Amino acid sequence: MNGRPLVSVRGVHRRYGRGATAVHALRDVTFELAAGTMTALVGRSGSGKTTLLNIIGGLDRPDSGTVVVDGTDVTALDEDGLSLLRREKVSYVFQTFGLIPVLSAAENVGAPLRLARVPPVERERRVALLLELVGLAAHAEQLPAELSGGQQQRVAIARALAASPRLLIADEPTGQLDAETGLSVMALLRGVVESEGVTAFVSTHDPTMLALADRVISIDDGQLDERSTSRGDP
Ligand SMILES: Nc1ncnc2c1ncn2[C@@H]1O[C@H](COP(=O)(O)OP(=O)(O)OP(=O)(O)O)[C@@H](O)[C@H]1O
Repeated sequence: MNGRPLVSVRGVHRRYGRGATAVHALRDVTFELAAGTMTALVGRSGSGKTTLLNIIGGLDRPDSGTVVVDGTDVTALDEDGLSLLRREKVSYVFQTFGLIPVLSAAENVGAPLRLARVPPVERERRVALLLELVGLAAHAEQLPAELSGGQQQRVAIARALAASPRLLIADEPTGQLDAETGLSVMALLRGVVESEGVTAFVSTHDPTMLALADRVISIDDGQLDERSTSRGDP
């Protein structure tokens, strides 16, 4: 792998429950993500994708192992540290978009900047740029309910990029979209990885999405699959 890894996951284990009924959602998971790349995470339902994404993004904690994101040991952070991580370094895109229904597209995109107390003029400039980037400049004033699913996901991507995160985590971002719209959303993600220099880790069920990723990691029953490959591999 070329370049410094942005994400380093070492020996991560996550168990739900105890004793005979315990589910080992992640078993000794170790890998790195190179900065500025887009990696797809594939695996059947229940294989551990969401658990892994949540642990990397600081939404959940492992039982053992470490996760370092951009030099920060996520597993050593307290709640305040995790909040700061989510505000400054890591952002999320969810399958269900997660937009605030009473806010316009522009207000949704600007929400993280408002939280970060970015002055209004600078905020408006960044929001306009991001809406342009995701092809929604003409829809800035519309509410989420007035947008198609694909457009809503584009707004969610713009919002995720607003505070210039180092890592963008997307959990099944195309899961609610038809094949064609899903592919265009994935292509957009691919584009922003390049234009914004962000690192993206994206789970998907859809094999047609994989061609857009620099690298594909498969997970099966909580373990990374031996067939994990990189575009650069022979
Ligand atoms: N809060 C929880 N309590 C108990 N078991 C859980 C919990 N969350 C997840 N699991 C179990 O952990 C395993 C991994 O779940 P996870 O949601 O990470 O899989 P996934 O690959 O994201 O699945 P999907 O593609 O269906 O979203 C599954 O067996 C699941 O049932």
